[in-house]
Amino acid sequence: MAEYAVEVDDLTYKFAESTEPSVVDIKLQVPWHTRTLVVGANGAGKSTLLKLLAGKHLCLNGKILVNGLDPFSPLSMYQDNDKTTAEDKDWQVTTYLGTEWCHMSIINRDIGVLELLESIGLAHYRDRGNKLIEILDININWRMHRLSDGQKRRVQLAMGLLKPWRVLLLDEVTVDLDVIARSRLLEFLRWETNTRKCSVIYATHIFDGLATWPDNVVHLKDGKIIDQLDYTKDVEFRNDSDKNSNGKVIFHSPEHVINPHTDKPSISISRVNSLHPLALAWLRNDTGIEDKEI
Ligand SMILES: Nc1ncnc2c1ncn2[C@@H]1O[C@H](COP(=O)(O)OP(=O)(O)OP(=O)(O)O)[C@@H](O)[C@H]1O
Repeated sequence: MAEYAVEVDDLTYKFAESTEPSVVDIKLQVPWHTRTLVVGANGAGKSTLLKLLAGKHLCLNGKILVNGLDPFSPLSMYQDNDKTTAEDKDWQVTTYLGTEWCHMSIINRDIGVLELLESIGLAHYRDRGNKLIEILDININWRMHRLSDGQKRRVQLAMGLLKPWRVLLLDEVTVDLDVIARSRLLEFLRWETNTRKCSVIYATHIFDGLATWPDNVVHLKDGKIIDQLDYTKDVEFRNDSDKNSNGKVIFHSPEHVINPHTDKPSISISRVNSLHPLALAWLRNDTGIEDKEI
C-alpha cells in the first residue's frame, strides 16, 4: 500500500503553447486521511496542478504518484495490484471534479433525478447514495431541466461522489451551492477522510467555513509552492479581535510566532472574519434544515 495519498517531487509543467511553466518545482506529500486546501490567485497554477494529479496532462518532468501509481498509467485506474479490473472493485483511485465536469450536458436534460442516479449505479452504492441525497438535500422526484443552477450542482455532486475514491480532487465546484449545502458537503468530506482511507485536495477561492476544515494548506504563487501549513504544528487560532472607536470588530493580520507548546515557528490567525455563521443561521432558519451529525 502506498505510504502517501499523493507524492510529488521536482514537478515542473509547461503547456506547449506557453513560454513559462505553469507549475514549477513542486514538492508535495499528502498523507492519508487528510484534507488539503490549495490557495492562490487566478493563474497561480491550482487547476494545472490538480489536472496533473488527475492524469489529465502528461508530465515528463518530475515524479507524481497518486496512491503510489503514476496517474497517467492505465494501472492507476485500478486498485493496489494489476490483477484487479475496474469492474471488480467498488472504488476508484482518483475522482477529479473540475470546470469541464461542471459543464457536462446531461445535467440540463429532461431527465428525472432518480433515473439519472440509477443510471450511474445508485442501486450498487445504495447507502452512500442515500447519504449523499440527504446531505445535499436532493429530491429524487426533481427533473433536471427544471432545476436552479445550485440544485443541478447538488445532483451533479451526488453523481460525482457516488463511487468512493481514494483521492478526491475538487477544483472549485462549490460556487453554486448555498451555504448550507456547501457546509454539509464539507462536513461529509471531513467525515469521509476521518473514517476511511482517502484524502481530499480542494482548490477554492471561497474561504467561508474553512478555517478549521483543512489539515494542510498549500499556497501557490506563479506556479510555485510558497507556503505549506500543517495544521497540527504550523497554525493556531486566537480570539483577540479588537473593536475600533465605532464599535466595529477589527481582525489582526496573521502573525508569525513561536508556538509555546512545540517551541517551533507557527502562524497565529485571528478567528475567522466571515459572515458565514450568520448566513448559515439564516439559511438554516429559511430551509428548516438542521446540521445533523453525519
Ligand atoms: N491550456 C492552457 N494552455 C496554455 N496555458 C495555460 C493553459 N491552462 C492554463 N494555462 C496557464 O497556466 C497558468 C496557471 O493556470 P491555472 O489554470 O492552473 O491557474 P489557477 O490557479 O487554477 O487559476 P484560477 O484561480 O483562475 O482558476 C496561467 O498562467 C494560465 O494562463
